[in-house]
Parts: sequence; C-alpha cells; structure tokens
Amino acid sequence: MAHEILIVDDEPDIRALIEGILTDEGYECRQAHNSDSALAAFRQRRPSLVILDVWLQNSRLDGLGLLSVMQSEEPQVPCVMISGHGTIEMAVQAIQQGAYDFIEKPFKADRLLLVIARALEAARLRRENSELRLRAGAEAELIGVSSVMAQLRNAIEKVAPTGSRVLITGPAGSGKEVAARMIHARSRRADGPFVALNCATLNPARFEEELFGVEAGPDPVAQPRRAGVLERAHGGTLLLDEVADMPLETQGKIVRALQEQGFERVGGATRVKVDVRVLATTSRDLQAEIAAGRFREDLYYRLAVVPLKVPPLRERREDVPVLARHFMARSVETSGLPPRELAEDALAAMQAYDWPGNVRELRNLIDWLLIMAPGEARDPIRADMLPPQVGAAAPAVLKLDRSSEIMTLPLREARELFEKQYLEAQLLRFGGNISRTANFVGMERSALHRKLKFLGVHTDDRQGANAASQAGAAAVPPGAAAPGG
Ligand SMILES: Nc1ncnc2c1ncn2[C@@H]1O[C@H](COP(=O)(O)OP(=O)(O)OP(=O)(O)O)[C@@H](O)[C@H]1O
Repeated sequence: MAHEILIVDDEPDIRALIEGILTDEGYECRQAHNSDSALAAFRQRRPSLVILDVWLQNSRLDGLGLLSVMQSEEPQVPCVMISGHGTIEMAVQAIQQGAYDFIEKPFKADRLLLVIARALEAARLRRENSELRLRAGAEAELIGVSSVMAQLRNAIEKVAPTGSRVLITGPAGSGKEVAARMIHARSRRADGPFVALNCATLNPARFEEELFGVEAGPDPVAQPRRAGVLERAHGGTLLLDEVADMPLETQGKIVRALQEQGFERVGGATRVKVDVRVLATTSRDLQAEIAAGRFREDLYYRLAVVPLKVPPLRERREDVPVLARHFMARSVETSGLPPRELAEDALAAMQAYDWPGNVRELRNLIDWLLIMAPGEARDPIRADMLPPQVGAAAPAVLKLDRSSEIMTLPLREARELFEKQYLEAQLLRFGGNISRTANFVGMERSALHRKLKFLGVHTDDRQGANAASQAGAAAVPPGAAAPGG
C-alpha cells in the first residue's frame, strides 16, 4: 500500500513543490490550504503522515494549534513541521507537542524524503510494537503436518495477495484468527495495521461506536474525535471475529459501509473514506442464522467471497504432537521455565483425546503441564501425569498391567488382541488414513489391509474419503461455507 501524505501549507507553490517531490518517490498526496480544510481531510481519511506549515494565513488555527488537535485525535500519525521563519523555541515547542521533526524552508528534497522515511518507519515500528504487546503470543502461522492443514495454508497463500474478503468458519479455538493473521501477513497490506473486533464480547449498545468511531464535540480538544476500528484498520485489515454476533441493525450499516467503502461517525455527518480489507470468522452455521432471520443474507454474500474452513483438531490428530511441541517451546520462551519433554505415551494419549476446545485447549494444557506436571525438569511428561480426561483417552494397548484382559490369554490370542488394539490406536492417530498408518507401522498398504480384515478391525479406508473431504475443507465454494461444528 502506498503511503498517503497530507500536505498543509497556505502557499500553493510550496504544496505543489512538495507534492512533486513525494509523488516521484511513489507517495500519494492530498493538499490542504488552511486548518479547516486540513482537519476535514484528516478526519475524512487518516493519512500516513502530515507535513504541516507552522504559519498558516487566513486560518482558524495556526500550525501548532492544528498539530495539537491532530495529535489528540490520532497520536499515531506522525507530523513533520515546516517553516520559513523557524526559531529554535518554535522547533522545541513543536517537538514537545508531539511533532516528529522540524524542517526549515528552504529545504532540500533529500532532507525532506529522509525525514519522511524515518517518520514512517518509526510509526510502523511503534504500531508493530503495540500490536505485539497487546497480543503477546498471537500466532500468524498455522502449524500442522496434516494434509488438511497443508491445503488450508495453500488456499491462504493463494487468496492472501488478492485482497478478497474471506469468511473463515470453524469451531471455537480451532485457529480461525491465526488463519486471518496469516492472510494479513501475506497480503500487500502486511505493513498496515491488523485490527480485530470481537463481536461476541462487545456490548451491543457500543457496536456502532466501536465500528465507526465517534465525532468530535464542539471543543475538539476537550472532546476529541474517537476513531472506530474501520478507521484504525485503514490501509490494513479488519477482522470481524464471531461476526454472527453482530446486531442485525449494525449488519445493515456495515453492508452499506462495505459497498461504499465509506461511512459516517456516530454523532457526525462527515463522510469517512477508508481502504480496508475485511475478514470475518464464525463458529456458527451462518446459513441457519440466515434462515432464522438473525443474519443478513446480503452481508453473508459480501463477506463470504472466499470461504475457508478450519477443521476441528479431532479431525487432524496428526497435528497434535507438532502443535504440542510448538506450544511447549513458546511457553518455555515466555515463562523462562526449563523445557519438558513429552513422552510417547503422553503424545499418544493426546492424539486419542477429542479436544472439544480444539487447539486452544491443547495450548492451555501445555502451559499447565509446564508448571504443574510432577517430577524434575529432566523427567519426560508421561501419560499418567495428564489430567484424567486426557489421560483416560490413552489407547488401552499402552496401559498394559497384570489385570489387563491380554494377560489372561494364551500367547497367540494375546498377540492378536495386542495387534488389534495397537493397529486401532495407530489408525486413530492417523485419522483413519491407511497409507500413513502403514508407513508408520512399517507395513505395505495392502498387507495392512489384509491384517486389519483378519483382525476384524473395521475401516472405511479413510484415505480416499479424507482426500475428498480435505479438498473441500480448505476452500468450499462460495455460498456453501460449511458450519463450524
Ligand atoms: N494451527 C495452529 N498453529 C499455531 N497455533 C494455533 C493454531 N491453531 C490455533 N492456534 C492457537 O490456538 C489458540 C486459539 O486459536 P484462535 O484464536 O485462532 O482460534 P479461533 O478459531 O479464532 O477461536 P475462537 O472462535 O474461540 O476465537 C491461539 O492461541 C492460537 O495461537
């Protein structure tokens, strides 16, 4: 995204000169000749940077007054002051009021470009920093070795640079927000902001203020304008998280805003123009919500230009070990605690468990284990250290003791029973995929088939079925976005 710079100067020649220098470098520019037109332009669409003349003739506010209003409304927009009659005191005052730098006229093009590049970079770093602090631990990469995850990552790589709206469906905690962050990070807007609005936790009365912002009161210093998420996401991406929870009335307004790429702030009549890519997530069945009259069909079709589906963790159990190890490393990094190894039997139990809370539940479990698992740091975490509901999912074959059924049988039957339980457990681990199971247990696919038939293990050879459902899982055709489950 090209940066847009607002040039405020009362002299048309200077404005034209600056605009010429900046457009040659690929910046986009808007001009304003006094404080009122500058504020109107600033409020209509937040610029990336403002170049502000200190002396503004025929103007309600001078440059420093304007700087003060702009800084109170949008402190993150850098302002570079320019003046032909600059004094040291004035420069100091401007910097104290929040200006990024002060340049004296006449200036060299190189100096202006250098200051602007530095100011934009500083603003980007500040934004990145505050995003990181706000969302410490937020992921922008979908980890997983299952083919369904590989297909989802593929679909994301394809859709990310297009700028299309994307609706991401999937159950709670499955990684929808991670998918949205990944789309942003791989888009042309990656340097712009990523703003998420959680529609499920927002008070319905505050929805429109949060989305569209609030207009300034009569005294803009005492009651400054508040930007909504649409404005804050200008030049970047807005994620409407759990979009089905948006009140119907607001849904109508957002349809209009998406159509016109513009809106009015609450309590104001100024038209605000923004350039925002909107992504949305939902764990509900939006078709059912539409049928029940709780979700607008026109909004659905505007958001679901490209629908993506994130499957629940129980449908991609191969991802469990790699996710568990990834979260262990993350947790160690943030807590400073020594790492713990996860023993094979613990990983097998985790793979057999159904994870109703999906990846979030797994992440929380790893955080908990790192702190609470008994034993020394050098002891691996075993299945019997897991919380009962997860440990109970350990395949029976791994919990052999004197009272096990297998111990009451002659060797040949015991071996068959063992083989049956072992292969059932491995099949579960690989989501029913015969080829992957065969590969892991070291058998030919056809030999494994015969063995399973002989042992009476029921399979519906999920390989073919999986391939078909996974192809549909990553990118479902528009209008057919499946429910989260
Ligand atoms: N494939 C993944 N790779 C790495 N981390 C993941 C993955 N999936 C989920 N996570 C992590 O799991 C947690 C939940 O993910 P996320 O918030 O994206 O889920 P969600 O589907 O948006 O959930 P909800 O609908 O409840 O908001 C986060 O901490 C996220 O970082």
